[in-house]
Amino acid sequence: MEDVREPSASPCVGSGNIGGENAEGKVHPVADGEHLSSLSVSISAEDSATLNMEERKEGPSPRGVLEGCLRSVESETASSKASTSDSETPSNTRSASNWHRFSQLFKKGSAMGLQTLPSLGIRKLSRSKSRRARGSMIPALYPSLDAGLCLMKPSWKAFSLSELETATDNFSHKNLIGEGGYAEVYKGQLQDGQFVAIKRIIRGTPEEMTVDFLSELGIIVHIDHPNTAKLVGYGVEGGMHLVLYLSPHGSLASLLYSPEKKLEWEIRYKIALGTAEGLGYLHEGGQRRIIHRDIKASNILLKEDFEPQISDFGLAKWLPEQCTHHIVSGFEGTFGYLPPEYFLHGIVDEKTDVYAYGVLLLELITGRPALDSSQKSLVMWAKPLLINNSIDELVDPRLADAYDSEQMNIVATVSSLCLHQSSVQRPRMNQVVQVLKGREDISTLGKRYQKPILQRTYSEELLDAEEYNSTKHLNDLSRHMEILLEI
Ligand SMILES: Nc1ncnc2c1ncn2[C@@H]1O[C@H](COP(=O)(O)OP(=O)(O)OP(=O)(O)O)[C@@H](O)[C@H]1O
Repeated sequence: MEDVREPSASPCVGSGNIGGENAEGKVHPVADGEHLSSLSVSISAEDSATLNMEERKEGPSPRGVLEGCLRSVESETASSKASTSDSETPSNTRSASNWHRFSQLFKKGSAMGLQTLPSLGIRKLSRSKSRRARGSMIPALYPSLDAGLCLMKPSWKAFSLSELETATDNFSHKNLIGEGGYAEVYKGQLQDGQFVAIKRIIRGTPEEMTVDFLSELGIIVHIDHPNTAKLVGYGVEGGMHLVLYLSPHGSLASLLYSPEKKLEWEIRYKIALGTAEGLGYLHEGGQRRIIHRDIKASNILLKEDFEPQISDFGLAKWLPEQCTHHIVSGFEGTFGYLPPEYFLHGIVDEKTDVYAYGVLLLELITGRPALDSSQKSLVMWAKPLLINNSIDELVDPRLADAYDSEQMNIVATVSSLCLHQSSVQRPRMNQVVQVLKGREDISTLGKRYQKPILQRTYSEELLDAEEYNSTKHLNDLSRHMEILLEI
């Protein structure tokens, strides 16, 4: 089986995250040890020892993208000096050396500027708690961070606070177009007339905000695909801001769940395909395997022509080639989109995104959210209908008969495969792309994934060892939700 990775390859073990949960049903850890240590915060000897220990066992941590990136770029830069490989483009080399210089500046800057941050005890606060302190903890940013950031990608513009205020009419409420767990997003117009979305990170402790901001930049600087969000620039005066190209239709969630709007089937299909292409690129298209870890309708933005763009890389993770998967010990991500191996063992790999994509397809088919207002899971409701092939009962009533039934069957079958309880029996995103483009038959893909699996993943072994079945998975899903949402 081509998608199965060697079970003997080692997992990358994550640090113990202490999760919190916010109003959107999203659970996040606080900043992890690796990052805190990398920021040279003034800490006790005991804390420092703990952090060093975590740093040693940690692969690229959920919040450690930046440092991981810096380390890798440093080593890539070193190896590129020794090699004359054709694959190293001049721009890659430039970007690598910029990262190196940025790393030096950032380390210097962080050592100077973050001395005043609260002690490590604060990392035990959940995001939901720190959220109550919104607005009160915007850190004073150190000038060298700004100097370092402009080295990351010279085409990114550094915006002053007054430029951002002018663009958004002083962050006027009328320009507020989105709100997430960490940030408010404002529509803005730059001096040259260009419309942008300005994401202002406002929630969390100073460390969390810095880590969110740098994590997202650390991923965005390395990706370039028509189906991933693009950055115009950033601003670090008076808070942390990402300046993104504006997606005029907002997010898929804002369109799909609006009672006034009806999203045509052709557009839904286009969104399904584009999102699959974007994910296929993240998983297999670049130098590194990138796991997004927070695929959901509100993180799929829609361009003028409804081409989808995967956004919000705050939780994204790089997975080294030699690791089968990564293990985290706290919950991160969004309820309604998390696969069973994640609930049980904290296992993160490409199939984490594949499962979330399966949920997204269900949302496109049904027009229902992953979790409804009473926290009922869409997967729990839809799985029996998928198993019985009762597609008519699944389809969004707003579509009536206005859809291509062959496409609908394909999307329903792909969703079913992606939602397989066993991660190894979920397809790879690039295989999904082939099916949605009509280049591979859905029945061939279905058969391939229903064959007995000879090579098994670590998560498969664990799930089987516990005789984990789909009923138990569904029970676990509701149990976890009940506990964490305190129902
Ligand atoms: N480039 C953009 N164009 C238009 N709207 C956007 C853009 N970026 C973000 N938004 C809107 O703002 C919302 C919140 O953005 P985003 O998901 O990046 O914030 P967040 O705080 O990281 O959220 P999360 O809780 O998912 O982590 C999105 O769902 C979307 O509606």
